[in-house]
Amino acid sequence: MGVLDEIVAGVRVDLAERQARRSLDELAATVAGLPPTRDPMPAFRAQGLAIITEVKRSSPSKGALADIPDPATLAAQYAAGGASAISVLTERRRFGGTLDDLVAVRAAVDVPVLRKDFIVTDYQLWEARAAGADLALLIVASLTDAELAHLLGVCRTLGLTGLVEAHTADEVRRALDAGADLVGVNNRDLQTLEVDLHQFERLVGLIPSHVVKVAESGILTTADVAVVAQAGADVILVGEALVKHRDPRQAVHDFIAAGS
Ligand SMILES: O=P(O)(O)OC[C@@H](O)[C@@H](O)c1c[nH]c2ccccc12
Repeated sequence: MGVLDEIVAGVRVDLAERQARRSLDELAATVAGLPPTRDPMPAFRAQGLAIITEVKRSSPSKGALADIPDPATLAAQYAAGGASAISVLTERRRFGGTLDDLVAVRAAVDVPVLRKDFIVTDYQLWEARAAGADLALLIVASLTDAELAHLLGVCRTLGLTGLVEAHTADEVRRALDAGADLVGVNNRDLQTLEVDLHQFERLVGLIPSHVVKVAESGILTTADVAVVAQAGADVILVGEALVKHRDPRQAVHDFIAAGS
């Protein structure tokens, strides 16, 4: 069993507990009272490099990354630096996140917010929407073709933008076949946790021009930003480098400048 399978197994246990406490009907009632979601696609498609900045406390590869007592404050700094969207890790066991972090971030910023988790059921998408998410991550490696197509459909119904994540050529093909119009190439292999910044470059040519391309993971410096931007990234997704930076607002600003 690879790391991804282990994480998903833990996610399913936590999910069953939450489902026992709160029914899908209750979530649906909450969702029915919400304003529409924020659409990230215009900013992603605009001229210049866009950045999704991540609130990430720890990771399976590196352990604790940063003490983030107040995710809302960090998110406000990201937004002030020019982030087009903010990703919030909501997985508890390996990443130290919760849906409460997402609620706090959503209230603190005007930009769209991504639920970054290991989504394998409809319930998690309803939960994401109820907590205020505007986007949801779908990881191709943890889903069958039928599940991926189904969950993308649920995203559309809920007004969520699906970010469909691939790491191999076959996964990119599967993302496109499912109808994704926002595709992320994760430079990190979630089964081994190995990072290769050049994975984005290798796969980006498989993605047609009308699809928005996101380069994810392992982007640590402005030189790294330039590498993926020159390879054709419309958007970059950055966590570690920003949560560890002493001035996240400035770091976001510098990353955008390096890619434009
Ligand atoms: O911290 P980094 O290397 O900048 O990576 C951010 C983001 O890409 C990474 O957290 C990520 C990408 N895809 C994921 C799927 C699940 C959990 C985490 C991720």
